[in-house]
Amino acid sequence: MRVIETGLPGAVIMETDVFEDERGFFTESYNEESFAKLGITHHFIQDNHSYSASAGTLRGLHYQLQPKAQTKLVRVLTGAIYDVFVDLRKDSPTYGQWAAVILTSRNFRQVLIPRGFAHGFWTLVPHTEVLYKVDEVYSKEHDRGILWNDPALGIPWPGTKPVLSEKDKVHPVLANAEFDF
Ligand SMILES: Cc1cn([C@H]2C[C@H](O)[C@@H](COP(=O)(O)OP(=O)(O)O[C@H]3O[C@H](C)C(=O)[C@H](O)[C@H]3O)O2)c(=O)[nH]c1=O
Repeated sequence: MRVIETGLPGAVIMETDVFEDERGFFTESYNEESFAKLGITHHFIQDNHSYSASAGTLRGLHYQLQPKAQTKLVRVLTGAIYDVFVDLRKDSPTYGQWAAVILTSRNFRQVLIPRGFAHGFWTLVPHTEVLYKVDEVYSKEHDRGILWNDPALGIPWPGTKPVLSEKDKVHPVLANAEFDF
């Protein structure tokens, strides 16, 4: 298993070992002990699974306020995503910076996104399913977002007209967002 730094402290890309044979493949997508050896010792308490029918669906950029902030361990079961995470931690040397990684069902990459980050993704193919672990439960009251195409972030999304939820059309830009990390 390999860990790849993203340049944003605490956010890392994991590549798990894959065993292929004539039937297909096997990989341990999560192993508490081997992940802990790489510093991932979070106590994940919830699995999230989303399906997006269309390519060009954008979910994000979301986060939960304290004390319901979540660490996320994100992977793709089917399809492919352009995954983006933004550092909202005021005392971080990379505050306001973002990083992106392409996760697919066949590159066996996952991304660990610490508490204090906004997260979102753009689906690159139809029928994309994303599965991610979180270490804090969902709380509608603490759910917040920043605008996906905030000019101050300048995220080079794969397109300009995504499929969006009504909620994701009206988030504030980073400069006007509420967060407490
Ligand atoms: C996140 C979540 C949502 N819900 C309910 C709330 C809504 O009735 C429905 C859809 O929620 P939402 O539109 O917020 O789903 P996404 O747009 O995929 O949100 C996710 O998008 C980005 C990629 C994230 O990183 C977050 O985990 C999450 O905010 O599921 C739950 O019941 N539990 C949950 O944990």
